[in-house]
Amino acid sequence: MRWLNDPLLSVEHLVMRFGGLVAVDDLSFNVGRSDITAVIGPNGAGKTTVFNCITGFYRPSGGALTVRGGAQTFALEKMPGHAIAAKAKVTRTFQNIRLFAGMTVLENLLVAQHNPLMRASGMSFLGLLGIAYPAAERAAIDKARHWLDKINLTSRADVAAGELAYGDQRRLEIARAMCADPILLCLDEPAAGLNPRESAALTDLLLGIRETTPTSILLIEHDMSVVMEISDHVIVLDYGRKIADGTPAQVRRDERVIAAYLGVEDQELPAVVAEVGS
Ligand SMILES: Nc1ncnc2c1ncn2[C@@H]1O[C@H](COP(=O)(O)OP(=O)(O)OP(=O)(O)O)[C@@H](O)[C@H]1O
Repeated sequence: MRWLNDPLLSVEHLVMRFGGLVAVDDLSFNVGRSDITAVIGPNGAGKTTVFNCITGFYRPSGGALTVRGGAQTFALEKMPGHAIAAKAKVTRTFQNIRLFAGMTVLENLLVAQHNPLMRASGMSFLGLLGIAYPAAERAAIDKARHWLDKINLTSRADVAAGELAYGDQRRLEIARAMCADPILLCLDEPAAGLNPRESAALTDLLLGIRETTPTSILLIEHDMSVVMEISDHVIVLDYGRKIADGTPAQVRRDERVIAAYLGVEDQELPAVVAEVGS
């Protein structure tokens, strides 16, 4: 269990308050290096708020968020969002698609590599002489083509991103995030709105990222078939608190999880658990 033996991210006693509302309440969990970790829970459980704290969109009211990169450790709760992406290498996608709809598919993947290109062009001596830039540009195009191939969109490289089918746009967003070489990729409901064929393409892509790259994946997902198929580790939230944490098989059998999802009263639980387990 890598989340215990080799944690990439440790969330410790995270609290997020909005006025009098406690959206995340003393939450602790680990994300294992190279794992696919899912955060699940009923509507309003606090999943997106946790993501917003990890990726710097919210400053937590309390607690610690520690990422252990190679030789470096980052305290995300103290870092601005842009540094979390650029320095700690934690990137994300959103519930609603945020591609540059008017740019081509390829351009969307090149913009994601803006930082290395900028460094190579204006911010170094070789770049000023025009020596480093072409090499950096070639490397950026190679990387974009690599991810285009992974998402089966090579033939659509020059099409405007907004013209792609919904499922293709979802996978392009993930490819764009991967072009920044994240150590942790946070995906907010990547399977939402996908048909079964698109959903299968998504799970292939995510399993491929786990197998062929060092990137760990943390996802929020309502589609339980996707969660159970691809996750190494599942964390279940309800009312801002963790109610279960384990392998998919462990959480599937957990009485508190069943109760939270079905909205069952305590006294009805044994009967429901017997029914679900049968
Ligand atoms: N910016 C905000 N200001 C005030 N309350 C908020 C804010 N963001 C979230 N909340 C509240 O915090 C709680 C948790 O919301 P959150 O969106 O994190 O849940 P969720 O588990 O992601 O839900 P869903 O599955 O519906 O997306 C909810 O009660 C929500 O209304």
